[in-house]
Amino acid sequence: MSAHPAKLIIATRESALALWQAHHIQARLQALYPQTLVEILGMTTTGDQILDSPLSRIGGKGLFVKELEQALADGRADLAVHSMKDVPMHLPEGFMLAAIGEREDPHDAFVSNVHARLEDLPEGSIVGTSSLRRQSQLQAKFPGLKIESLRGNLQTRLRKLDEGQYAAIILAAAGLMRLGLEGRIRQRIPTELSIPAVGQGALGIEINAARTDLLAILAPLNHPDTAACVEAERGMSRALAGSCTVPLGAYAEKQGDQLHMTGFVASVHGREMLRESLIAAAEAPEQAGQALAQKLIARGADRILAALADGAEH
Ligand SMILES: NCc1[nH]cc(CCC(=O)O)c1CC(=O)O
Repeated sequence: MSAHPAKLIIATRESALALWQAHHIQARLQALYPQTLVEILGMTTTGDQILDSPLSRIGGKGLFVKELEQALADGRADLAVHSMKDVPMHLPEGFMLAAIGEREDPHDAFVSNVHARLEDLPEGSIVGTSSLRRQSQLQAKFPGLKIESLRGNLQTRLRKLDEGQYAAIILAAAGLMRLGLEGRIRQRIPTELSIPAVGQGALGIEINAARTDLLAILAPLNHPDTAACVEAERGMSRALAGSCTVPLGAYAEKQGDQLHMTGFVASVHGREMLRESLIAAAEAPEQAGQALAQKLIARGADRILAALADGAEH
């Protein structure tokens, strides 16, 4: 049992979802270390301020974590809580993930005030999402749907749906559940129709890599099975140089001592869609992810990624 620290400060973004996640980790730490003062430091990030351009155009996920990392670097905070989905594939030098928490619902959620299932949308329906991953998978399966951009925090996106701008929108089930909005979920979209984002549904705790004193303190928050799955998914994404500017997804589940993984890479409009699966030893998750990437590359993933880099389909 590690010594109780006198105080732990959690840096977080100030969206309702981020605050929920920070308070969740605060409560877990408080239960583990009743003598410790666990505080929240709320921060606004560049990503929160730029709400009108698709994420893929404004430089990606790093925008949501940079200010939090600054607070870790200069000692204003001890840990930062992130949705693993928003954590870049390569952390900047000097930072590390100390724990990955147990995964909640990893699925994408279909949200609509009219229709019960994605499959029920009539041709020509407008679906809101700004995720290239969601867009490419929707277009590949349902080429008659019209995809339109949808940004903002969860409440903003739901408001835009309720105002009637979209027939349906796609959100992460986990985010809705955390905010008590599970009732808005009409359908948990099966992974056959939408493979989730790498890390979707799991929380990660980032620290300053120099703070090795925190590792034992945070270790009880780590969920090894989730960590293996998320590391495998990130391994695939890294091997494909993935970021949120690339339509790709991966999902791993642990069964016994094996990982069952599925991943895809697509062109933006889903005209090309490569999907592969594998079963690999859970003790080497990063390698499992790399092996899945190799299967995709063998079928031409590199060519799709190179075309994306050229902006061929933008
Ligand atoms: N991109 C924002 C974001 N980051 C994490 C979640 C959901 C929670 C999670 O996946 O852990 C969401 C909202 C969404 O995609 O609907």
